[in-house]
Amino acid sequence: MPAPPWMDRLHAVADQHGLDAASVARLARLLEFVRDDPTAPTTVRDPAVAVDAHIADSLSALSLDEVREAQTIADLGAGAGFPGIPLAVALPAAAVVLIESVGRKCAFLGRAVEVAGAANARVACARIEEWPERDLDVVAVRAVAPLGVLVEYAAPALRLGGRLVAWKGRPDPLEETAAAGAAREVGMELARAVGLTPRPGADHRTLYVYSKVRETPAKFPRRPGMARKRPL
Ligand SMILES: C[S@@+](CC[C@H](N)C(=O)[O-])C[C@H]1O[C@@H](n2cnc3c(N)ncnc32)[C@H](O)[C@@H]1O
Repeated sequence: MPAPPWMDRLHAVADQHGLDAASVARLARLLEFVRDDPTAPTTVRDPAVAVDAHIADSLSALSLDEVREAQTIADLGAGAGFPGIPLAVALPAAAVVLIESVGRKCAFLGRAVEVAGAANARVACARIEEWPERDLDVVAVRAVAPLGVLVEYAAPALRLGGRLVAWKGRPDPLEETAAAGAAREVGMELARAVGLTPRPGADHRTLYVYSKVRETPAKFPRRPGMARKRPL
């Protein structure tokens, strides 16, 4: 049977990032699994769309040195596994943890990690506010909360100099201003905002990179839910 047309696009995306044939095969299996598993927690299931919406978008962070060089990465609010699983496939030397609070999504994630052969990825079924590990190099997060909440979520889990990388759409000055205040309180600071177009004609994408510049005060993390309920 001839390869479906989306495989051509997957090869092109993989070439852009220097991924080998084995990685392409893993990402293809992941796309097929998201298409075929009725419990996949995403509305974007068609591989012809998901190859860009999920794979190219997740891998776009490979343009950042701190992501390519990270030894430890947490995907906060991993959902169906994006951006964490494609990053784990692309960066086999990095240990990737997929943090997700909803049990049925964690079950899906466990199967997706196996299907993708991502031996360097594991699932942590927990809220980020209760997750105990520290000293991560990178927290990666797409579509979870406003930037001000994300800096509060990420700061306690990062090492000094570690980075939060947040996938956002067009820059939003109000969201940025709110996040600047929150970042100060938790020891984080905006390093840069990188504008990307994952492919011609696609939605605008901004990767916000925050750096942990000071120790986070011991009162963080606050109780589960507080960051959203009473933003800093
Ligand atoms: C809209 S989905 C995005 C999923 C994925 N990152 C993506 O972009 O396709 C947000 C996910 O974050 C999870 N989530 C939200 N707040 C969380 C928290 N405090 N700790 C852990 N997971 C959380 C939700 O359960 C949900 O699966």
